[in-house]
Amino acid sequence: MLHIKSVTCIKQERCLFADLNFSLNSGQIMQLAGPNGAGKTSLLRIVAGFSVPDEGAIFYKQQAITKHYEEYARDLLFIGHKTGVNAQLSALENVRHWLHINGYTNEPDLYPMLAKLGLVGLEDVPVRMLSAGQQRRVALVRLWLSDAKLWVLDEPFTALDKNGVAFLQQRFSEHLKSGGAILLTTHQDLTTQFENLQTVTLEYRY
Ligand SMILES: Nc1ncnc2c1ncn2[C@@H]1O[C@H](COP(=O)(O)OP(=O)(O)OP(=O)(O)O)[C@@H](O)[C@H]1O
Repeated sequence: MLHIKSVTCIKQERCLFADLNFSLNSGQIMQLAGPNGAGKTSLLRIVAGFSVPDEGAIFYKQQAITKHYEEYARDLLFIGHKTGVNAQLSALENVRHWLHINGYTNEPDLYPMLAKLGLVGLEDVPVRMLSAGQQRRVALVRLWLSDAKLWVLDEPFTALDKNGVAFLQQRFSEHLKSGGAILLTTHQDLTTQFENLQTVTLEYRY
């Protein structure tokens, strides 16, 4: 599904990683590990096509993502370290906006969905008035709405409580079972035993 081929990234004259190669197939989850500053977010941004590697390329379904980016973007769901949630809008407004800009015309029943994520009674409150974990939950609603095959997630567990972490990993399992793939960074170990878990560790390079 996804191939990272000979990818090199240099930031502020420091080579974060060089000639990196790995693949991610349907049904697989890959955890990017490594210390602060090793280059995990930089790699995720390259994989998502938001920045260009100094060398090498990303291939999706055997094609360079730069050549077929629109097609790739339809299959990709990226949730960054910064959640991409508009703090002035409510959870409901955020979700509706996201559905709209992604071309989803049928709006599912959003109240039960937000309830599943522990946001009962908070649907109409501006997100800035929610706790950090609740704000993260609003960002993660996209994982229940999107039909993207490839999820690229930067620290998705940040600020979540234990139940939130378990619930999210349950969603990961469903996604993998339905043929999706996940590339994520996390500083904490996954608590669910995923059959198809791989790890790539980036060392801090000086
Ligand atoms: N836009 C940028 N311009 C210049 N340097 C950057 C930029 N973004 C990141 N860097 C540098 O690249 C290095 C790697 O950063 P990156 O965010 O990829 O690390 P990380 O492994 O995700 O770290 P963390 O675990 O702290 O999130 C850092 O030294 C950082 O200063």
